[in-house]
Amino acid sequence: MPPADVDPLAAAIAPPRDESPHERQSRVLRELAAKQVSDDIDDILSRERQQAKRQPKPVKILLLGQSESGKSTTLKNFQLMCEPKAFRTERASWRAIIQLNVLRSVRIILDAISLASSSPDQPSPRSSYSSRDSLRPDPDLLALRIHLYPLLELHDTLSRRLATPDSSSSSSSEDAPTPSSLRPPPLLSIFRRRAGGKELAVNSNVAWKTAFMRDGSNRDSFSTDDVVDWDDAEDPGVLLHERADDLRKLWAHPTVHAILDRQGIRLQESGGFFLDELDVVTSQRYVPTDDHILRARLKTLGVAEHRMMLTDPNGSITREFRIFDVGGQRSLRAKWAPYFDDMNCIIFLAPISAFDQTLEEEPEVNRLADSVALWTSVVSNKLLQDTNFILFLNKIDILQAKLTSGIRFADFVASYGRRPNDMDSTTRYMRKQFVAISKDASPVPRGLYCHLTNAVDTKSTQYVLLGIKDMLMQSHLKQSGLII
Ligand SMILES: Nc1nc2c(ncn2[C@@H]2O[C@H](COP(=O)(O)OP(=O)(O)OP(=O)(O)O)[C@@H](O)[C@H]2O)c(=O)[nH]1
Ligand SMILES: [Mg+2]
Repeated sequence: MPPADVDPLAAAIAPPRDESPHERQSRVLRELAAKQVSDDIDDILSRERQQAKRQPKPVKILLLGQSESGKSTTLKNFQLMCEPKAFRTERASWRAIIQLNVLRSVRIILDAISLASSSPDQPSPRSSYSSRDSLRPDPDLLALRIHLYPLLELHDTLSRRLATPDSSSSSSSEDAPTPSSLRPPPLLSIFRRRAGGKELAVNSNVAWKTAFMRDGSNRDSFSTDDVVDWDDAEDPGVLLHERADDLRKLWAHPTVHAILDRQGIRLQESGGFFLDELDVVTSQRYVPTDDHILRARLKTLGVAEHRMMLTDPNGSITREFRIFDVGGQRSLRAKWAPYFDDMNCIIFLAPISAFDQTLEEEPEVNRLADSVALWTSVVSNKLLQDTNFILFLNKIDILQAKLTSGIRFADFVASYGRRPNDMDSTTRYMRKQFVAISKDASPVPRGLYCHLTNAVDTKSTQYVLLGIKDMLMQSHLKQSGLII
């Protein structure tokens, strides 16, 4: 034990007692050099702090809504509108996701066939097929199933290729992410294979995109030829092209549609549905169009922050926009709150076509009821009382298709009563409900912009987004005192 009056720290850093003059000189030189490095670092940090103070604050937009509401699709529209070149350099990566989407549809169909051949016919309540019809697969269909089995393996291989090495063991993809102010832009990408061949998810929209770029390719290249390795024998496109005929036969087979219908599976209304375009997506040198990229489905797990520089309507002032895209699944919603602070705008997406569907994560919860509950909790949040709210009643194209096919809105929303089962009346009803909740539940009175959207229709969505961008830019410039 040192005596009480001896400072242990001073003793630890004191020069050695038996130091020679030569040793002393080199120690002093070393200390001077270390101090110089430390002073330089302080200088850099101080200059960076000053610069950050001078730069205008970025405009921050948070995309909220349940899973599959269209948040990531809205972000893609922003990118396509504001950074079309950068968006298009990612075609090669989206090509892989679309192939994965096709393979997932095949898996769902083959699983449904297996179920139909093994279990007694159990019609779903929505099935239009009579329960007396037997839907056991015929020998042709069973042969097709065997032929297509290699595609299931390809599905797994492709998923693994997209995954980072720790994806199977780590739980980090579902850990709470840190707000952007405390961390660098996202780099980590983790895909997850859900139990039972369920959907894959990614926790960043950045790093996974490099997984399918050719080694050494020019990332800024506009041409997909530069980033896809067409000679790669393991490219998923090779097997997909080889089995294209079987895929077409499978999707054209009437028993397949009857089986899916009987089991209540409606692939056409799900995200990432490409089976009606098999000729294109299985072609030898398939390159996705913008439309395909918007329709590709990849579930978000964490929070992806996307930064872009945008100019005001006169083209004279540029501001940084930061758009935050979160995972909408129930288990991920607790992680939204750290992002509520300091947001300029929230775009809330409610997929109103989902009135007859339930949540994947909680099959007893109606999806429209979940959107309404989520909207209520977001608009009543005190942290968000000064934030601009924009509501997208999304997926109106699917709503239209459902109503036209005879699905009755009132069968799922009893309060709708005897109103007409058409677009105009149902959308007006839902808009009224959402606006009323905002009025009643907001801690302070606020304006609300509400749009009926189809996020996979680039033209109409970008028109709406352009208006939002200009509105936010104006109010930001006013706040900064740059315009009055
Ligand atoms: N037909 C149609 N499809 C849409 C629309 N909006 C989004 N989709 C599709 O629905 C799927 C789900 O959309 P996402 O944008 O991935 O949903 P998300 O809200 O990001 O979902 P999570 O990441 O799970 O929270 C995608 O395949 C989209 O292409 C729409 O208005 N109409
Ligand atoms: Mg998403």
